[in-house]
Amino acid sequence: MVASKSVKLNTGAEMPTLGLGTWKSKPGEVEKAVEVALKNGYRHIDTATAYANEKEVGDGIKASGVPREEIFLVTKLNNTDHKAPEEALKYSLNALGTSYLDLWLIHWPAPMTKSGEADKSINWIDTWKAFQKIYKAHPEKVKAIGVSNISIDFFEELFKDPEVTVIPAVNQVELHPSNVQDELVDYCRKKGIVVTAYSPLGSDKSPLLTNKTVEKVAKKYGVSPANVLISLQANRPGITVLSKSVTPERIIANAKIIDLTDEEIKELHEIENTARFRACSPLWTGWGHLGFPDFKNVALTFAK
Ligand SMILES: NC(=O)C1=CN([C@@H]2O[C@H](COP(=O)(O)OP(=O)(O)OC[C@H]3O[C@@H](n4cnc5c(N)ncnc54)[C@H](OP(=O)(O)O)[C@@H]3O)[C@@H](O)[C@H]2O)C=CC1
Repeated sequence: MVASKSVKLNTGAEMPTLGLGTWKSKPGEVEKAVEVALKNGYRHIDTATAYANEKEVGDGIKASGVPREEIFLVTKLNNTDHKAPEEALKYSLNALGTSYLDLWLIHWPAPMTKSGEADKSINWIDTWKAFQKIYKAHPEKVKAIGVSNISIDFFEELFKDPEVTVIPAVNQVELHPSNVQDELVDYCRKKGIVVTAYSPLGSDKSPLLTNKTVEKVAKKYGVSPANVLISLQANRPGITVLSKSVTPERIIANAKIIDLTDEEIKELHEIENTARFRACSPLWTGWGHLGFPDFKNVALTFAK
């Protein structure tokens, strides 16, 4: 059963530590995944308009019979919706079949045109200001607002703006042994921003699942490598973690969080970089092919 742990947001709300991720969970499979998760103790579900499954996530929530108010529901603004966040919110609420979100995130600080090119006519910081406005005007629709894929440089830009009055409740970023990001995690902690770890297993076909160190720790506790990798994030103070699966047995098994020793955490964090792209880390080269010449400095590039 899922550890009943939670983390307090800067809004005062409690965010359950473990959430079910739904990226690449397709309509036709995601309904069951959400239903199984909720029936087996998960109380935190993560989706995004970009995942094209908000309606089916909503169907899974209904099928579970778990009351809406017991669930922490997160969705994200699509890159192509930076100029029209109000309409995007309306779309997400309608698709999910809910009157409110527990957390609404800016998915990437990367506004795009409908044809998928970088949209240099808008800065994501303006989008954040629009988020603040909606949040203040409609607390009954949006309980908390946050960001995703935001590096320290980007936060520094954000906080320089005198019109920024709401500190993001959450920063959802990629965290796993090949992308530890201690500096970013410490920065967020100091600012009172909860970090949510995405891709804790290293995402699809991850070499981390067959890594010798991970397997050794899994054997010691009699759990799977996935349990070790999810627990690694859940063991970091103040962090929440999303793990994705559409396989019922994995969804249930992944919820077992184990307590790792400091030594094991250190050893797991020293695994060499084998996993995928490491978004938002210094190694991330960005979406240059889409017209973001230097993703790390995109906020500066877009400044008027
Ligand atoms: N804000 C952002 O930009 C991003 C957010 N996210 C969020 O974070 C969530 C988690 O990240 P994600 O990238 O999906 O990757 P994960 O690290 O959660 O890995 C998911 C993959 O691992 C497989 N898997 C799950 N459990 C096990 C297990 N016990 N043993 C072996 N394989 C397993 C899944 O397969 P199967 O489903 O077939 O069981 C799937 O292929 C996303 O779903 C999404 O909600 C992710 C990326 C970017």
